[in-house]
Formats: sequence, C-alpha cells, structure tokens
Amino acid sequence: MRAYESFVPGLDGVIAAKTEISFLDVNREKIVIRGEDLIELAKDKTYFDVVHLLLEGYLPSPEEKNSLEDNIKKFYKLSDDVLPLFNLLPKGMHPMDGMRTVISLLAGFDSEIENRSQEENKRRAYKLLGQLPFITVNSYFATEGLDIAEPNETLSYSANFLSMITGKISSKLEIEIFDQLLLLYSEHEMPNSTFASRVIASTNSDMYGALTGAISSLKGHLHGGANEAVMYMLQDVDSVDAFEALIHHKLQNKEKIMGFGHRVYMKKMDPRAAITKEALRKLCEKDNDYKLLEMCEAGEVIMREEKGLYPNLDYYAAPVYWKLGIPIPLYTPIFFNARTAGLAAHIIEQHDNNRIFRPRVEYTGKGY
Ligand SMILES: CC(=O)SCCNC(=O)CCNC(=O)[C@H](O)C(C)(C)COP(=O)(O)OP(=O)(O)OC[C@H]1O[C@@H](n2cnc3c(N)ncnc32)[C@H](O)[C@@H]1OP(=O)(O)O
Ligand SMILES: O=C([O-])CC(=O)C(=O)O
Repeated sequence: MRAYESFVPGLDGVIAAKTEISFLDVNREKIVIRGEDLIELAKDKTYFDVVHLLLEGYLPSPEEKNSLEDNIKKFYKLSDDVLPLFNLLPKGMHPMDGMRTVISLLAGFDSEIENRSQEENKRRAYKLLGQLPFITVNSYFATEGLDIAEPNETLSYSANFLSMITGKISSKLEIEIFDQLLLLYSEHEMPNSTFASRVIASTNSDMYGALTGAISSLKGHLHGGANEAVMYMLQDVDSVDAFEALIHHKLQNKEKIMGFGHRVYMKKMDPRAAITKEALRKLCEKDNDYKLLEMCEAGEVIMREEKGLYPNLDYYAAPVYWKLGIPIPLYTPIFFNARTAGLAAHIIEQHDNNRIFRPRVEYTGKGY
C-alpha cells in the first residue's frame, strides 16, 4: 500500500531541495557552483577560491582570499582539550571513524552550539575547515600508533596539509595537484552525504551532527570510500595484463568495479575524472613511471567496451593520491576534508530555509 503514487527506488532523479549552491548540468558538461563552472575554476583557481565562493557566494579578490586563508590558519592547531581523544582511538580503526568521533567531540566545545544563525554557522564552518587537516591526518596517525603530526602555520593550507601527511615539503607541482584535488572534491550538488547532512540539519540539529552523518555516508564504498577501494584493486596486481585480467574476472563474477559509474553522469565520463587523469599523467612524467596510468587506461577501455561505463572522480584520484605519497586509508578522509566546504554551505542553506524531511513508504508488510 502506498501513501503516494511516487515511489522511486534510490530517489533516482527525484528533486529533494531547491538550492542556490550547485547543479550538475550534465548536458552542458558543467558543474555549476553559484554560477561558476567548477571544471573551469580547476584550471586557474585554488581550493580557497571555491571555499569562499561556496560560503560567501562569490569568488574572492586576491586580498579576500589571503585574509580568509590567514584567518583559517589560526585554527590549524587543535586545542589541548581535544588532543587526548586521539590517544583513545583504537588502533586499526578507520580514520573516517576517528574523524567522526573527533568532530562529535568538538560540538561540546562550541559555546554557541544552539545558535543556527548564518553568521554563527559560517564561523564554525571556517573554524572546522582550519582544524580539519589536523583532525584528518592525526585520525590516521593515531589509529596507526604513530606520533601526532604538527601543523606548520607558515605554509599554505594545501602545502601544510600535504606536508603533515608526508612529513616533507612537497614540490610545487605536487602541492598544486593536491590543491586541485581539494577543489574538485569541494562540492557536487546532492550526493548521498550531502543529502544525509541536509536531512539531519532539517530537524534543526547542529552542524557537527550533520557533518558526522555525512562522514558515515561518505565512508561507504559506493560513495567516497570508492577511492580507497580503487587503489587496493590497483595494488592487487603489478602489470597492465594482470589488471585487465582482474577487471574481466570481476565483471564475470558480476562484481562492481570501483571508480566507475555514477547516478547522475551515468554513461558519460565524470568531467572531474578527465582533470585527475591529466594530473596523473603529469606525476607519471615527473618520475618517468607510467605503469599506474597505463593500468587505469586499460581498465577504462574494458569498462567502456564491455559495460558502457566511464570513470568517476575516484578512479583517477586514487593513483594521484598514491603518487603524492599519501597512505590509502587517508583517501576518503581527504575527500571529507575538502567536501566540508560544500557540506557546510548546504547545512547553512537548510537551516536558513527549512522544512523537515519526512517522506512516506510503500508498505509491503502483512495485511491488516
Ligand atoms: C565521488 C563519488 O562518490 S562517485 C561514486 C563512487 N562509487 C563507485 O565508484 C562505486 C561503483 N559504482 C557504483 O556502485 C554505481 O555506479 C553508483 C553507486 C555510483 C551509482 O549507482 P546507481 O545509480 O544506483 O546505478 P546501479 O548500481 O543501479 O547501476 C546500473 C547498472 O550499471 C551497473 N554498474 C553500475 N556501476 C557499475 C560498476 N562500477 N561496475 C560494474 N557495473 C556497474 C550495475 O550493475 C547496473 O547493471 P544492471 O542494470 O545490469 O543491473
Ligand atoms: O554526486 C555523487 O553522487 C557522488 C559524487 O560524485 C560526489 O559526491 O562527488
């Protein structure tokens, strides 16, 4: 029995919100963010340009961007009250679960937690963005039993983030590619995690709760967790031939190949994946080792010919992370770190113009 005649499994194609934040214009191959195309922005803008665009509604002047980045740097180092929590994270826990736990705790230190005004929500979003590289990196280090990494306020956001991960100062090319990844991951309309955060915010719950819900959503392999799964798959083999055989074997077993397919792009390439593929090419050129690119391209051909499916962002992002020297369990946490800008914009929009989400069901249980 249905309450309404409109059940769509997986809410495929259903409009769940009106938003001024973003829209996937698949026909025109644009990812529209507040009137700008993310794919164009990826050519010459940085992550912080997009953070400003998402939270303030327009691209910043160079002065505005510098002042935003300077303000955010103040939060690079986490307060001493929170640090002991990292020691409590069990070894072997996935850092996404570590991040979920730490962000939950931060709610307790926000004296304005019940204030949902746009001003307060923006303040906490910027503070969280400043704190997140520390939380991301150290959720991994703590669960690996490694020493806590310290931030370096003299570095840009992306340079500091990457150097906290790798323990060294990366090259200009590496920092630019990492920053571009953050930009590409920053916002993508209404994926499962954004929907989850808006559903939670719609009860008038707070930003920390909405973000922890989004982390849980993003962790799954059908969503953000796919980038880690792609790299584990690439690691399982060590040649193009063996990778081709692996993909064929998985397809024969009716397994999904991580990093392919997308609810919105469906039978088209995710435009972000074309950019990360080029980034991978540059990193391969740098160390004159093209194996990962060749393996990925071979997988792309098989998937196109056999399934008519194309890479999504996670497919080429995974080998890019690998080439940057980033440990695999950090791939999805970095996705969340970057996406917090978009998620915060959605949570703010939901709080500012709210109606609680409360759908109905098609009842298939016992008769009554
Ligand atoms: C940044 C991101 O979060 S992007 C998404 C990252 N996720 C992945 O890469 C995981 C792999 N991909 C998938 O699981 C899916 O393509 C999703 C979750 C992204 C989209 O799911 P849906 O829109 O529900 O598509 P659905 O799973 O119904 O797939 C439609 C058909 O394509 C097939 N298909 C879709 N993706 C894949 C894949 N990666 N490998 C093999 N077959 C696939 C399905 O088996 C299904 O075939 P069928 O009609 O014969 O049953
Ligand atoms: O849009 C989606 O469903 C998933 C995705 O690509 C993203 O969140 O970046």
